[in-house]
Amino acid sequence: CSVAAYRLLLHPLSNIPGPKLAAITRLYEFYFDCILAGKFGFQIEQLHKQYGPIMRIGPNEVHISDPDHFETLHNVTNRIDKDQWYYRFVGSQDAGFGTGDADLHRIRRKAMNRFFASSAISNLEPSSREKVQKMCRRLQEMRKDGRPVNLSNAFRCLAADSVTYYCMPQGFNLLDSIDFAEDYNRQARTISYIAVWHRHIPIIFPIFMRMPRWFVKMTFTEGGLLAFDFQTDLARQSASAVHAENRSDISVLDGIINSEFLPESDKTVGRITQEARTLVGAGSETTGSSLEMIAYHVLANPPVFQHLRNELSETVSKFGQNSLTSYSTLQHLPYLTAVINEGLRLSNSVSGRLCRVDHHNAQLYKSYTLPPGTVISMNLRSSHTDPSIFHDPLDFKPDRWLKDTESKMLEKYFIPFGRGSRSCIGKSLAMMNLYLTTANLFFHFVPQLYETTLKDIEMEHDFFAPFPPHESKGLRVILK
Ligand code: HEM
Repeated sequence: CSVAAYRLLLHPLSNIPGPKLAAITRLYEFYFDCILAGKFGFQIEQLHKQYGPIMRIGPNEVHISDPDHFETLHNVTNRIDKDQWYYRFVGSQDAGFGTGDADLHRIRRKAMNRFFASSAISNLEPSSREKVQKMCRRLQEMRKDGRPVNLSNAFRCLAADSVTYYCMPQGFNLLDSIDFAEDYNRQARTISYIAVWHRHIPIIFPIFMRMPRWFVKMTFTEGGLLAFDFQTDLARQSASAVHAENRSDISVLDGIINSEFLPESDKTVGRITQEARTLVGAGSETTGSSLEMIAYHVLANPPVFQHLRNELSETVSKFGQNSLTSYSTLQHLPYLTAVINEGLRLSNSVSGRLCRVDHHNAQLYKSYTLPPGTVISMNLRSSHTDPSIFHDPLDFKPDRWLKDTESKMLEKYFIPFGRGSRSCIGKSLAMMNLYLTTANLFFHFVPQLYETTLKDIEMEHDFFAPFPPHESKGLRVILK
């Protein structure tokens, strides 16, 4: 009772509006995220309508919904940390992604930077091209059968193969699996839900990983068993990379282990497994769900599909068929770019709030002073769906990116990869895959939606990444 009274009446954040229960206890968040399965983000959205742009959503956390404030908080000069409590959800607080301390993060990120610089990603273009062509070959075979094809799974296989081929000593080769790795995609959902629980009860992940496989098989769903096998494989690959006698410098993971910037204490099997887990997790679901959103809206809007196809056909007649596999050509196609931007805006592939904390200085928001140590969170969705910036924000309208002056203004608020020192390291790789895949899919195929509505791909559960309703079968099409 005294803790509750202190938090409500005497705590430095007691003047910030918000639900009283959330100010008293984290159990408020626990209820929405764990019991209701990924609903806290939706609740925050509702609460902002009642309490305004800043509100207290935890004993020591405020959430701000104000697109103009995003860059103030997330910029390269701000020496601001990630909140350790929040980011422990993936069990990877020592990976670059989950590292709290800004200075330590800088060193860990430096060990990976050279792999994700634009020049390194250009060298990766033949490999990305080869994967997109492989996916298209598989789709061509399936077209002959006339049966529905699950594009949600196909896109996630492509993204996972791309990121594991580059980051891990051995790629996953999911594009070779008969059903586009239905299993792999199911496990991503399970592991993300476990991760949300782990945030509140941080022994869940280690207990899960220490269980004997037969026990997991007996007690968990099939998705749980697949998640277990997948995590075990990541740990096995990381261990063999750390212990390898003749290590190459080809994969990102090998590069991290060889890095001169990192102390030996950062090269343990445990930490390298954490890097592997977050790189693969951050790289596959995000690119997969962005492609899914792009493809759904293009197919659900025939004039958009026609406009895109015309642009691609003109490009092929002007520069030849190879232009479809040239990233530098595709990047300059205005309509393709507009379609991809609009898909990234609506997919919000990182749906969870981004929690930051300044341990050294007070932060200001309007008339409020947030003392050092306050967790300040914001999400990407509130910028991307603000009707005063993006008119008819829930509609897929590539044309909004075609008007020069409007598009310049929109770019300021377009933040699918975050901003500042903690922004996405894999942006260039992701963009290359989005361009190559979208162009080739819509040039070579005329897919028709099959028993798929927006409900099948829209976020119903926010596990940091967005997931549709459990019963959704994903984006399915008949290929013509
Ligand atoms: C469309 C695809 C993608 C989107 C929308 C996306 C978005 C984001 C966002 C918003 C963040 C910031 C998260 C935070 O502040 O907590 C982030 C971080 C990160 N992303 Fe991505 N991402 C994508 C693809 C990728 C790919 C392909 C990789 C490659 C492996 C990757 C690796 C990472 C890593 C390692 C971080 C942590 C960066 C750090 O803290 O230094 N992402 N991403």
